[in-house]
Amino acid sequence: MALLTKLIVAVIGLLLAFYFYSGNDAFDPSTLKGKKVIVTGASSGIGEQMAYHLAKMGSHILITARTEDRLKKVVDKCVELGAASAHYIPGSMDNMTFAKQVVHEAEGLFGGLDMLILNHIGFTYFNYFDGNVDHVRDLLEINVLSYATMTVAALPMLKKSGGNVVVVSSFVGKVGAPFTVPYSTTKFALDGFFSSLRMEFKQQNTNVSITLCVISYIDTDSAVNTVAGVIQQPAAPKEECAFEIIKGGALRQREVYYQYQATKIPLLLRDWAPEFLEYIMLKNYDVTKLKPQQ
Ligand SMILES: NC(=O)C1=CN([C@@H]2O[C@H](COP(=O)(O)OP(=O)(O)OC[C@H]3O[C@@H](n4cnc5c(N)ncnc54)[C@H](OP(=O)(O)O)[C@@H]3O)[C@@H](O)[C@H]2O)C=CC1
Ligand SMILES: CC(C)CCC[C@@H](C)[C@H]1CC[C@H]2[C@@H]3C(=O)C=C4C[C@@H](O)CC[C@]4(C)[C@H]3CC[C@]12C
Repeated sequence: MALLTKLIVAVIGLLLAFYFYSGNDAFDPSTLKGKKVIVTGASSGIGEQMAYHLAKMGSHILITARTEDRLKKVVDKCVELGAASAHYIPGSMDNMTFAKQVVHEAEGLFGGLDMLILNHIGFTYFNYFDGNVDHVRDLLEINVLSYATMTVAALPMLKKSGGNVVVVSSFVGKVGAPFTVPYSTTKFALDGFFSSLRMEFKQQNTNVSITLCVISYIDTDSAVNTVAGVIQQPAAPKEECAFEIIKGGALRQREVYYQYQATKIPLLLRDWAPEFLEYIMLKNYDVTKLKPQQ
């Protein structure tokens, strides 16, 4: 009996070790050398940091966002850092014609595509839901439909290269949270679209990986300015976050959790102790610090 207990403990230990550590150290950044990559929302924040990492790894990069002068600065820095080539195309992702155009631009510039990193988000407020459903619809266009549009347009190239789609989502794309009603709606929608598509790819032996990134609070200017004071949890570094997203995509992981302890661990409670998770999350909010809606 004692032997059986020891055996069970050993097997559980091995399973846990495999679960937590498998694939973690297998990432070789040089595998990104010469790869053709699109990064959306790369004029600032996590997207900008992803462009710099890819540049250091020697990739061909096409970045996009609305603000041309910022994109130009990011491209210049990418060239300095060692990108195989770096280009930008300015435009807004509320326009699906533009979303397709970005993919066609990559085809023209690179003659193919290895990785599509979908990262941009439209502006939203951080406050009680104001009842404006039109804003939810507009945000769905930018945060979800443009992602779907770009994926569909890029699929022929990604099938050829056996490439990766990387979707930047959020902790609030897995669990609801106060002051994020329109935003959280769009991130949940990404999970439905891309997790279903991933399974269809498996059924059809389509060699394109889909990585959904579940991200906690990150120290980008826009996030810190928006939630400063209200969220008690410290913000994690955008540079490391950007690296972990690229790594997860390159390793063809189904999901990336960053920071692990602020996403995967609380998510263990989601289905089994949802009220306890809500209690922990609400404790993390200081509503007295809420800024008036902009
Ligand atoms: N920061 C955080 O705490 C967290 C962030 N995330 C996710 O990480 C990703 C990046 O976030 P973060 O770096 O903080 O965001 P930023 O606000 O720093 O960057 C957003 C990017 O999207 C671009 N953008 C905004 N509106 C549009 C538009 N209409 N069309 C095209 N591009 C647009 C912006 O450039 P421009 O204005 O020039 O168009 C910018 O390049 C997002 O998907 C976000 O949901 C997830 C969890 C937490
Ligand atoms: C276990 C819990 C304590 C975790 C709670 C974490 C919550 C509060 C964290 C996790 C993800 C975070 C949001 C996010 O994903 C992206 C954005 C967009 C940005 O432009 C403005 C800020 C915003 C809304 C973040 C706000 C704070 C959120 C909800």
